[in-house]
Amino acid sequence: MIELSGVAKSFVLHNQGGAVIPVMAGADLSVAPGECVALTGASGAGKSTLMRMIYGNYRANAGRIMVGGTDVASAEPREIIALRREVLGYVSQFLRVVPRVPTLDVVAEPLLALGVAEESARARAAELLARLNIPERLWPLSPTTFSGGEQQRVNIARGFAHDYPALLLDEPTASLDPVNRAVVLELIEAAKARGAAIVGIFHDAEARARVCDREEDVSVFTPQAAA
Ligand SMILES: Nc1ncnc2c1ncn2[C@@H]1O[C@H](COP(=O)(O)OP(=O)(O)OP(=O)(O)O)[C@@H](O)[C@H]1O
Repeated sequence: MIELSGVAKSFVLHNQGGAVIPVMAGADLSVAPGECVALTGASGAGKSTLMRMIYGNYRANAGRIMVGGTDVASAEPREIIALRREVLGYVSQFLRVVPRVPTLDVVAEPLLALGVAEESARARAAELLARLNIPERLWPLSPTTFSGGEQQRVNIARGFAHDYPALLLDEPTASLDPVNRAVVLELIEAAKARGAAIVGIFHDAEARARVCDREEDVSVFTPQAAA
């Protein structure tokens, strides 16, 4: 479902004399439906960079990044937008939303974008918010003023609203209490059981061991290691 081959990335620092920072070379990764792979490696090894390349936020300098039938490395922006709507979900660490949009709508929005009827989209959003213990009195409010943990749970509810065939998870349990952490682990397990291919960064070693089938150490893809 997610297949990377020969992926390379360098950053060019235009505001610092055009310095070139090679971060990754020859990165290969294969994630099958129903599989969860954890990206590991020391801080700065390139875990986030690899996730952002899979999502199409950073453009790879070389290689192929196949997600479903789309090569993200060479896709047009409109193809990436369609891929993100239908195939590839992303739970980032921080919630970024348009101010003043109620929480319920923030969570229902990915389903509405797919043409799901408003009533069922809102029902699914309500189910996820309840499961993630966001009090119902908060649902009509914008999540911009919510606590860090509340915002993360809204973000997770939004990321799991649609049954994406592929999912990227950036520290999904980072600022959660044990009860909500357990809910998130169950959501991940359910996504795997329905066949989602998942790539994640989990600093929570216990969570990683529970939901991930294997680990991929991205340090082996540093340009020095690949040379
Ligand atoms: N936008 C950017 N511009 C320039 N350099 C960048 C950019 N993003 C990442 N880098 C560099 O790429 C390298 C890898 O960073 P990345 O954030 O992917 O590491 P990481 O493994 O996710 O680290 P951490 O565990 O600390 O989050 C770092 O040296 C970083 O400075």
